[in-house]
Amino acid sequence: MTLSAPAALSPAAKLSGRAFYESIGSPKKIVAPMVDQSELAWRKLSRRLGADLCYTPMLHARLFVTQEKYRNAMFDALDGHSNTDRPLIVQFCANEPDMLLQAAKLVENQCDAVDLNLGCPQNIARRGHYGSFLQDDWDLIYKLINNLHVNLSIPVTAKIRIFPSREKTLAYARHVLSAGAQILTVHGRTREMKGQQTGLADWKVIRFLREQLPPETVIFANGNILYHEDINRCLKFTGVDAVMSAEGNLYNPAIFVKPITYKEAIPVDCESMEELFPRVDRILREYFEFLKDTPAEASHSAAKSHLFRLLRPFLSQHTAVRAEVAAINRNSTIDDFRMITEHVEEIVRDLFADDNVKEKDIIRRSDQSSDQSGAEYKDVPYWRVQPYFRPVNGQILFGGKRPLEEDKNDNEERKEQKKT
Ligand SMILES: Cc1cc2nc3c(=O)[nH]c(=O)nc-3n(C[C@H](O)[C@H](O)[C@H](O)COP(=O)(O)O)c2cc1C
Repeated sequence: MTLSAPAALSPAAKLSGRAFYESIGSPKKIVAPMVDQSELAWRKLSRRLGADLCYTPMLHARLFVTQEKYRNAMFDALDGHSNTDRPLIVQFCANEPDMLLQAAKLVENQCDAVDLNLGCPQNIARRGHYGSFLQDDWDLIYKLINNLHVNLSIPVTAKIRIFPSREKTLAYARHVLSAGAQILTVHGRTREMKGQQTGLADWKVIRFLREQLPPETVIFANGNILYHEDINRCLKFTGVDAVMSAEGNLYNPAIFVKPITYKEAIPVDCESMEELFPRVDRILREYFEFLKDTPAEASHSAAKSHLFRLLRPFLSQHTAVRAEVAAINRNSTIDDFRMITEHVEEIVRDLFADDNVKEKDIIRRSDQSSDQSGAEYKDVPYWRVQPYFRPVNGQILFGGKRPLEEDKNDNEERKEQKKT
Protein backbone atom coordinates (compact mmCIF):
# COMPACT_ATOMS: atom_id res chain seq x y z
CA MET A 1 0.00 0.00 0.00
CA THR A 2 1.52 3.36 -1.01
CA LEU A 3 0.82 6.78 0.46
CA SER A 4 -1.16 9.23 -1.66
CA ALA A 5 -1.61 12.99 -1.28
CA PRO A 6 -5.04 13.97 0.06
CA ALA A 7 -7.39 15.48 -2.51
CA ALA A 8 -9.88 18.09 -1.27
CA LEU A 9 -13.53 17.15 -1.73
CA SER A 10 -16.68 19.09 -1.16
CA PRO A 11 -18.53 17.55 1.82
CA ALA A 12 -21.72 18.13 -0.17
CA ALA A 13 -20.57 15.50 -2.69
CA LYS A 14 -20.74 12.80 -0.01
CA LEU A 15 -23.78 11.09 1.37
CA SER A 16 -24.58 12.43 4.78
CA GLY A 17 -26.12 11.01 7.96
CA ARG A 18 -29.29 9.09 7.24
CA ALA A 19 -28.75 8.89 3.47
CA PHE A 20 -25.36 7.30 4.11
CA TYR A 21 -26.85 4.93 6.70
CA GLU A 22 -29.54 3.84 4.24
CA SER A 23 -26.93 3.42 1.48
CA ILE A 24 -25.22 0.71 3.53
CA GLY A 25 -28.50 -1.14 4.09
CA SER A 26 -29.76 0.49 7.35
CA PRO A 27 -27.83 -1.95 9.55
CA LYS A 28 -29.29 -2.81 12.96
CA LYS A 29 -26.80 -5.34 14.37
CA ILE A 30 -23.24 -4.14 14.55
CA VAL A 31 -19.93 -5.72 15.54
CA ALA A 32 -17.98 -3.18 17.63
CA PRO A 33 -14.43 -2.06 16.95
CA MET A 34 -12.25 -4.34 19.09
CA VAL A 35 -8.47 -4.23 19.25
CA ASP A 36 -7.09 -7.61 18.22
CA GLN A 37 -10.62 -9.05 18.07
CA SER A 38 -12.77 -7.56 15.27
CA GLU A 39 -10.32 -8.61 12.57
CA LEU A 40 -11.26 -10.10 9.21
CA ALA A 41 -11.76 -13.79 10.10
CA TRP A 42 -13.97 -12.81 13.04
CA ARG A 43 -15.95 -10.33 10.99
CA LYS A 44 -16.64 -13.00 8.38
CA LEU A 45 -17.93 -15.37 11.06
CA SER A 46 -20.04 -12.60 12.62
CA ARG A 47 -21.50 -11.57 9.28
CA ARG A 48 -22.40 -15.17 8.48
CA LEU A 49 -24.19 -15.24 11.84
CA GLY A 50 -26.27 -12.13 11.22
CA ALA A 51 -24.12 -9.04 11.82
CA ASP A 52 -25.00 -6.43 9.24
CA LEU A 53 -22.18 -3.93 9.81
CA CYS A 54 -18.68 -4.43 11.24
CA TYR A 55 -15.95 -2.13 12.51
CA THR A 56 -12.26 -2.95 12.27
CA PRO A 57 -10.16 -2.96 15.42
CA MET A 58 -8.86 0.50 16.34
CA LEU A 59 -5.83 1.26 14.17
CA HIS A 60 -3.21 3.73 15.32
CA ALA A 61 -3.22 6.47 12.65
CA ARG A 62 0.43 7.49 13.00
CA LEU A 63 1.74 3.93 13.04
CA PHE A 64 -0.50 3.12 10.10
CA VAL A 65 1.00 5.94 8.04
CA THR A 66 4.62 5.61 9.11
CA GLN A 67 5.15 1.86 9.61
CA GLU A 68 4.56 -0.34 6.64
CA LYS A 69 4.93 -3.49 8.72
CA TYR A 70 2.15 -2.41 11.10
CA ARG A 71 -0.04 -1.30 8.18
CA ASN A 72 0.31 -4.57 6.30
CA ALA A 73 -0.26 -6.64 9.43
CA MET A 74 -3.41 -4.72 10.34
CA PHE A 75 -5.12 -4.16 7.01
CA ASP A 76 -4.53 -5.89 3.70
CA ALA A 77 -6.17 -6.39 0.32
CA LEU A 78 -8.81 -8.75 1.72
CA ASP A 79 -10.00 -6.28 4.37
CA GLY A 80 -13.07 -4.45 3.14
CA HIS A 81 -13.33 -6.70 0.09
CA SER A 82 -16.53 -5.87 -1.75
CA ASN A 83 -17.85 -9.46 -1.75
CA THR A 84 -16.93 -10.62 1.70
CA ASP A 85 -16.32 -7.75 4.11
CA ARG A 86 -18.81 -4.93 3.56
CA PRO A 87 -20.25 -2.76 4.91
CA LEU A 88 -17.13 -1.96 6.90
CA ILE A 89 -16.10 1.02 9.00
CA VAL A 90 -12.39 1.42 9.72
CA GLN A 91 -11.64 2.91 13.12
CA PHE A 92 -8.57 4.98 13.96
CA CYS A 93 -7.23 6.59 17.08
CA ALA A 94 -5.38 9.82 16.45
CA ASN A 95 -4.51 13.23 17.81
CA GLU A 96 -2.97 14.84 14.71
CA PRO A 97 -5.55 15.89 12.09
CA ASP A 98 -3.24 15.56 9.09
CA MET A 99 -1.87 12.21 10.20
CA LEU A 100 -5.44 10.95 10.64
CA LEU A 101 -6.33 12.16 7.16
CA GLN A 102 -3.31 10.44 5.63
CA ALA A 103 -4.21 7.21 7.40
CA ALA A 104 -7.86 7.48 6.33
CA LYS A 105 -6.82 8.11 2.71
CA LEU A 106 -5.03 4.77 2.74
CA VAL A 107 -8.27 2.89 3.42
CA GLU A 108 -10.92 5.10 1.80
CA ASN A 109 -11.34 2.76 -1.18
CA GLN A 110 -11.70 -0.32 1.02
CA CYS A 111 -14.40 0.72 3.45
CA ASP A 112 -17.64 2.66 3.76
CA ALA A 113 -16.61 5.18 6.43
CA VAL A 114 -13.80 6.03 8.82
CA ASP A 115 -14.52 6.24 12.54
CA LEU A 116 -12.66 8.23 15.17
CA ASN A 117 -12.15 6.44 18.49
CA LEU A 118 -13.15 8.81 21.28
CA GLY A 119 -13.88 6.05 23.77
CA CYS A 120 -10.72 4.14 24.66
CA PRO A 121 -10.23 4.60 28.45
CA GLN A 122 -7.00 2.60 28.87
CA ASN A 123 -3.79 4.04 30.30
CA ILE A 124 -2.09 3.61 26.97
CA ALA A 125 -4.67 6.05 25.53
CA ARG A 126 -4.04 8.47 28.40
CA ARG A 127 -0.31 8.37 27.71
CA GLY A 128 -0.80 8.65 23.94
CA HIS A 129 -3.51 11.32 24.35
CA TYR A 130 -6.20 9.66 22.28
CA GLY A 131 -9.52 7.83 22.73
CA SER A 132 -11.60 9.07 25.65
CA PHE A 133 -8.78 11.39 26.78
CA LEU A 134 -9.64 13.69 23.89
CA GLN A 135 -12.92 14.36 25.74
CA ASP A 136 -10.94 17.14 27.44
CA ASP A 137 -9.87 18.72 24.16
CA TRP A 138 -12.96 19.63 22.15
CA ASP A 139 -11.05 21.88 19.71
CA LEU A 140 -8.80 19.02 18.71
CA ILE A 141 -11.79 16.71 18.29
CA TYR A 142 -13.36 19.26 15.97
CA LYS A 143 -10.20 19.50 13.87
CA LEU A 144 -9.73 15.73 13.64
CA ILE A 145 -13.29 15.08 12.49
CA ASN A 146 -13.70 18.15 10.31
CA ASN A 147 -10.50 17.51 8.39
CA LEU A 148 -11.86 14.10 7.38
CA HIS A 149 -15.30 15.52 6.70
CA VAL A 150 -13.87 18.08 4.28
CA ASN A 151 -11.09 16.06 2.66
CA LEU A 152 -12.08 12.40 2.64
CA SER A 153 -14.25 10.91 -0.11
CA ILE A 154 -16.23 8.79 2.38
CA PRO A 155 -18.10 9.82 5.54
CA VAL A 156 -16.53 10.17 8.96
CA THR A 157 -18.22 8.77 12.09
CA ALA A 158 -17.35 8.85 15.79
CA LYS A 159 -17.69 6.59 18.82
CA ILE A 160 -17.99 8.41 22.13
CA ARG A 161 -18.39 7.64 25.81
CA ILE A 162 -20.79 9.59 28.00
CA PHE A 163 -19.98 12.20 30.67
CA PRO A 164 -21.40 11.91 34.20
CA SER A 165 -23.80 14.77 33.31
CA ARG A 166 -26.32 14.10 30.56
CA GLU A 167 -26.42 17.81 29.59
CA LYS A 168 -22.66 17.78 29.06
CA THR A 169 -22.99 14.56 27.07
CA LEU A 170 -25.58 16.24 24.85
CA ALA A 171 -23.37 19.30 24.30
CA TYR A 172 -20.49 16.95 23.50
CA ALA A 173 -22.58 14.93 21.04
CA ARG A 174 -23.69 18.13 19.31
CA HIS A 175 -20.06 19.25 19.09
CA VAL A 176 -18.93 15.98 17.51
CA LEU A 177 -21.82 16.11 15.02
CA SER A 178 -21.15 19.77 14.18
CA ALA A 179 -17.60 18.82 13.21
CA GLY A 180 -19.02 16.51 10.53
CA ALA A 181 -19.56 13.08 12.13
CA GLN A 182 -22.30 11.35 10.13
CA ILE A 183 -23.06 8.62 12.66
CA LEU A 184 -22.65 8.82 16.40
CA THR A 185 -22.05 5.64 18.39
CA VAL A 186 -22.72 6.17 22.07
CA HIS A 187 -21.14 3.77 24.53
CA GLY A 188 -23.29 4.38 27.60
CA ARG A 189 -20.43 4.33 30.10
CA THR A 190 -18.19 7.12 31.37
CA ARG A 191 -14.42 7.14 30.91
CA GLU A 192 -14.01 5.99 34.52
CA MET A 193 -16.16 2.88 33.96
CA LYS A 194 -13.51 0.34 32.98
CA GLY A 195 -11.94 -2.84 34.36
CA GLN A 196 -13.41 -3.63 37.76
CA GLN A 197 -15.47 -0.42 37.64
CA THR A 198 -17.14 -1.28 34.33
CA GLY A 199 -20.72 -1.65 35.62
CA LEU A 200 -23.86 -1.18 33.56
CA ALA A 201 -24.06 1.07 30.53
CA ASP A 202 -26.68 3.81 30.89
CA TRP A 203 -29.34 3.41 28.23
CA LYS A 204 -31.29 6.35 29.71
CA VAL A 205 -28.60 8.79 28.61
CA ILE A 206 -28.66 7.28 25.13
CA ARG A 207 -32.44 7.68 25.03
CA PHE A 208 -32.03 11.30 26.19
CA LEU A 209 -29.61 11.96 23.31
CA ARG A 210 -32.05 10.34 20.87
CA GLU A 211 -34.85 12.57 22.12
CA GLN A 212 -32.79 15.77 22.03
CA LEU A 213 -30.95 15.36 18.73
CA PRO A 214 -32.72 15.85 15.39
CA PRO A 215 -34.35 12.69 13.97
CA GLU A 216 -32.00 12.74 10.96
CA THR A 217 -29.03 12.12 13.29
CA VAL A 218 -28.09 8.45 13.09
CA ILE A 219 -27.25 6.99 16.51
CA PHE A 220 -25.91 3.56 17.46
CA ALA A 221 -26.23 2.38 21.08
CA ASN A 222 -23.45 0.39 22.72
CA GLY A 223 -23.40 -1.47 26.03
CA ASN A 224 -25.33 -4.17 27.97
CA ILE A 225 -26.01 -6.48 25.03
CA LEU A 226 -25.55 -10.01 26.33
CA TYR A 227 -28.40 -11.92 24.69
CA HIS A 228 -30.00 -11.60 21.29
CA GLU A 229 -33.20 -10.31 22.82
CA ASP A 230 -31.29 -7.40 24.42
CA ILE A 231 -30.95 -5.96 20.91
CA ASN A 232 -34.71 -5.56 20.62
CA ARG A 233 -34.94 -4.28 24.14
CA CYS A 234 -32.24 -1.69 23.60
CA LEU A 235 -33.74 -0.47 20.32
CA LYS A 236 -37.14 -0.13 21.95
CA PHE A 237 -35.82 1.54 25.11
CA THR A 238 -33.47 4.02 23.46
CA GLY A 239 -35.19 4.59 20.11
CA VAL A 240 -31.83 4.59 18.29
CA ASP A 241 -31.15 3.22 14.82
CA ALA A 242 -28.94 0.25 15.68
CA VAL A 243 -27.19 -1.65 18.42
CA MET A 244 -23.48 -2.39 18.65
CA SER A 245 -22.04 -5.29 20.66
CA ALA A 246 -18.45 -6.08 21.66
CA GLU A 247 -18.21 -8.66 24.44
CA GLY A 248 -21.63 -10.18 23.73
CA ASN A 249 -20.46 -10.87 20.17
CA LEU A 250 -17.08 -12.26 21.27
CA TYR A 251 -18.54 -14.81 23.68
CA ASN A 252 -21.42 -15.71 21.39
CA PRO A 253 -20.97 -14.64 17.77
CA ALA A 254 -24.50 -15.91 17.10
CA ILE A 255 -25.89 -13.05 19.19
CA PHE A 256 -27.01 -11.35 15.97
CA VAL A 257 -28.37 -14.44 14.28
CA LYS A 258 -32.08 -13.68 14.17
CA PRO A 259 -33.76 -10.77 12.42
CA ILE A 260 -34.93 -7.87 14.58
CA THR A 261 -38.52 -8.62 15.57
CA TYR A 262 -39.10 -6.00 18.25
CA LYS A 263 -40.51 -8.81 20.41
CA GLU A 264 -39.75 -8.67 24.11
CA ALA A 265 -38.10 -12.07 24.29
CA ILE A 266 -37.52 -14.98 22.00
CA PRO A 267 -38.71 -18.31 23.41
CA VAL A 268 -35.77 -20.68 23.43
CA ASP A 269 -37.23 -23.80 21.86
CA CYS A 270 -35.03 -26.63 20.59
CA GLU A 271 -34.57 -25.12 17.18
CA SER A 272 -33.74 -21.62 18.33
CA MET A 273 -31.42 -23.00 21.03
CA GLU A 274 -29.01 -24.21 18.35
CA GLU A 275 -29.36 -20.90 16.52
CA LEU A 276 -29.04 -18.62 19.53
CA PHE A 277 -26.56 -20.63 21.64
CA PRO A 278 -24.74 -22.86 19.15
CA ARG A 279 -22.70 -25.80 20.31
CA VAL A 280 -19.03 -24.94 20.74
CA ASP A 281 -17.94 -27.61 18.28
CA ARG A 282 -20.05 -26.09 15.49
CA ILE A 283 -18.94 -22.51 16.14
CA LEU A 284 -15.32 -23.50 16.47
CA ARG A 285 -15.45 -25.38 13.15
CA GLU A 286 -17.05 -22.37 11.40
CA TYR A 287 -14.46 -20.03 12.88
CA PHE A 288 -11.63 -22.37 11.96
CA GLU A 289 -12.78 -22.52 8.32
CA PHE A 290 -12.68 -18.71 8.10
CA LEU A 291 -9.34 -18.52 9.89
CA LYS A 292 -7.84 -21.10 7.55
CA ASP A 293 -8.76 -18.98 4.53
CA THR A 294 -7.61 -15.67 6.02
CA PRO A 295 -3.83 -15.37 5.84
CA ALA A 296 -3.64 -11.91 7.50
CA GLU A 297 -1.44 -11.68 10.57
CA ALA A 298 -4.16 -9.78 12.45
CA SER A 299 -6.52 -12.75 12.17
CA HIS A 300 -3.97 -15.27 13.44
CA SER A 301 -2.74 -13.16 16.34
CA ALA A 302 -6.37 -12.71 17.46
CA ALA A 303 -7.23 -16.38 17.37
CA LYS A 304 -6.01 -17.43 20.82
CA SER A 305 -8.19 -14.83 22.56
CA HIS A 306 -11.17 -15.88 20.44
CA LEU A 307 -10.72 -19.48 21.51
CA PHE A 308 -10.53 -18.54 25.19
CA ARG A 309 -13.73 -16.59 24.92
CA LEU A 310 -15.71 -19.02 22.76
CA LEU A 311 -14.75 -21.98 24.90
CA ARG A 312 -14.80 -20.29 28.27
CA PRO A 313 -17.18 -22.57 30.23
CA PHE A 314 -16.06 -25.61 28.22
CA LEU A 315 -12.41 -25.15 29.22
CA SER A 316 -13.24 -25.41 32.93
CA GLN A 317 -14.56 -28.90 32.28
CA HIS A 318 -11.99 -30.05 29.73
CA THR A 319 -8.65 -28.90 31.04
CA ALA A 320 -6.63 -30.76 28.40
CA VAL A 321 -8.18 -28.46 25.78
CA ARG A 322 -7.45 -25.48 28.01
CA ALA A 323 -3.78 -26.47 28.07
CA GLU A 324 -3.78 -26.71 24.27
CA VAL A 325 -5.30 -23.24 23.91
CA ALA A 326 -2.94 -21.79 26.51
CA ALA A 327 0.03 -23.23 24.59
CA ILE A 328 -0.78 -21.29 21.41
CA ASN A 329 2.02 -18.84 20.64
CA ARG A 330 3.34 -16.85 17.71
CA ASN A 331 4.91 -19.97 16.21
CA SER A 332 1.62 -21.89 16.20
CA THR A 333 0.35 -22.92 12.79
CA ILE A 334 -3.09 -23.45 11.36
CA ASP A 335 -2.63 -27.14 12.09
CA ASP A 336 -2.49 -26.38 15.81
CA PHE A 337 -5.90 -24.67 15.52
CA ARG A 338 -7.17 -27.59 13.44
CA MET A 339 -6.06 -30.01 16.14
CA ILE A 340 -7.87 -28.05 18.87
CA THR A 341 -11.00 -27.83 16.72
CA GLU A 342 -10.96 -31.58 16.11
CA HIS A 343 -10.34 -32.26 19.79
CA VAL A 344 -13.37 -30.18 20.79
CA GLU A 345 -15.47 -31.88 18.10
CA GLU A 346 -14.46 -35.28 19.41
CA ILE A 347 -15.33 -34.38 23.01
CA VAL A 348 -18.75 -32.99 22.10
CA ARG A 349 -19.46 -35.96 19.83
CA ASP A 350 -18.71 -38.27 22.76
CA LEU A 351 -20.87 -36.20 25.07
CA PHE A 352 -23.80 -36.46 22.71
CA ALA A 353 -23.29 -40.17 22.24
CA ASP A 354 -24.69 -40.42 25.77
CA ASP A 355 -28.49 -40.05 25.79
CA ASN A 356 -28.39 -38.48 29.25
CA VAL A 357 -26.77 -35.38 27.82
CA LYS A 358 -29.71 -34.74 25.55
CA GLU A 359 -31.91 -34.33 28.64
CA LYS A 360 -29.47 -31.77 30.01
CA ASP A 361 -29.16 -29.94 26.71
CA ILE A 362 -31.72 -27.28 27.54
CA ILE A 363 -31.62 -23.57 28.36
CA ARG A 364 -33.12 -22.83 31.74
CA ARG A 365 -34.58 -19.50 32.68
CA SER A 366 -32.74 -18.14 35.69
CA ASP A 367 -34.73 -16.41 38.43
CA GLN A 368 -32.56 -13.26 38.25
CA SER A 369 -33.32 -10.27 36.07
CA SER A 370 -31.43 -7.05 35.42
CA ASP A 371 -32.82 -3.71 36.55
CA GLN A 372 -32.48 -1.60 33.45
CA SER A 373 -32.87 -3.84 30.45
CA GLY A 374 -35.29 -6.27 32.10
CA ALA A 375 -33.26 -9.11 30.58
CA GLU A 376 -34.00 -12.64 31.64
CA TYR A 377 -30.85 -14.56 32.61
CA LYS A 378 -30.37 -18.03 31.32
CA ASP A 379 -28.43 -21.07 32.40
CA VAL A 380 -26.81 -22.44 29.28
CA PRO A 381 -25.04 -25.84 29.14
CA TYR A 382 -21.26 -25.52 29.05
CA TRP A 383 -21.01 -27.08 25.59
CA ARG A 384 -22.84 -24.07 24.14
CA VAL A 385 -21.46 -20.56 23.58
CA GLN A 386 -22.88 -18.09 26.08
CA PRO A 387 -22.37 -14.62 27.57
CA TYR A 388 -19.75 -13.97 30.18
CA PHE A 389 -20.38 -12.01 33.37
CA ARG A 390 -17.47 -9.78 34.19
CA PRO A 391 -15.66 -9.80 37.55
CA VAL A 392 -16.49 -6.67 39.57
CA ASN A 393 -14.56 -6.05 42.80
CA GLY A 394 -13.37 -9.64 42.86
CA GLN A 395 -16.80 -11.11 42.19
CA ILE A 396 -18.42 -11.94 38.92
CA LEU A 397 -21.65 -10.02 38.72
CA PHE A 398 -24.38 -10.05 36.15
CA GLY A 399 -25.70 -6.57 35.55
CA GLY A 400 -24.14 -5.52 38.83
CA LYS A 401 -26.39 -7.92 40.73
CA ARG A 402 -25.54 -11.53 40.34
CA PRO A 403 -22.36 -12.87 41.97
CA LEU A 404 -21.00 -16.00 40.38
CA GLU A 405 -17.91 -17.95 41.26
CA GLU A 406 -14.67 -16.98 39.64
CA ASP A 407 -13.05 -19.90 37.86
CA LYS A 408 -9.64 -20.99 36.69
CA ASN A 409 -10.05 -19.61 33.18
CA ASP A 410 -10.04 -16.10 34.55
CA ASN A 411 -6.29 -15.97 35.00
CA GLU A 412 -5.59 -17.09 31.46
CA GLU A 413 -8.27 -14.81 30.16
CA ARG A 414 -7.04 -11.81 32.10
CA LYS A 415 -3.63 -12.34 30.55
CA GLU A 416 -5.32 -12.32 27.17
CA GLN A 417 -7.39 -9.24 27.96
CA LYS A 418 -4.33 -7.34 29.14
CA LYS A 419 -3.03 -7.63 25.62
CA THR A 420 -6.10 -5.75 24.37
C1 LIG B 1 -11.48 -6.98 23.43
C2 LIG B 1 -12.04 -5.59 23.28
C3 LIG B 1 -11.39 -4.68 22.46
C4 LIG B 1 -11.91 -3.39 22.29
N1 LIG B 1 -11.30 -2.53 21.42
C5 LIG B 1 -11.92 -1.37 21.09
C6 LIG B 1 -11.47 -0.58 19.99
O1 LIG B 1 -10.53 -0.94 19.29
N2 LIG B 1 -12.12 0.58 19.72
C7 LIG B 1 -13.21 1.00 20.46
O2 LIG B 1 -13.80 2.05 20.16
N3 LIG B 1 -13.67 0.25 21.48
C8 LIG B 1 -13.06 -0.92 21.79
N4 LIG B 1 -13.59 -1.72 22.76
C9 LIG B 1 -14.82 -1.29 23.43
C10 LIG B 1 -16.04 -1.84 22.69
O3 LIG B 1 -16.09 -1.42 21.35
C11 LIG B 1 -17.33 -1.42 23.40
O4 LIG B 1 -17.46 -0.03 23.35
C12 LIG B 1 -17.38 -1.87 24.87
O5 LIG B 1 -16.83 -3.15 25.04
C13 LIG B 1 -18.81 -1.87 25.37
O6 LIG B 1 -19.59 -2.74 24.61
P1 LIG B 1 -20.08 -4.17 25.15
O7 LIG B 1 -20.82 -3.90 26.42
O8 LIG B 1 -20.94 -4.72 24.06
O9 LIG B 1 -18.84 -4.99 25.41
C14 LIG B 1 -13.08 -2.99 22.97
C15 LIG B 1 -13.72 -3.92 23.80
C16 LIG B 1 -13.22 -5.20 23.95
C17 LIG B 1 -13.96 -6.17 24.82
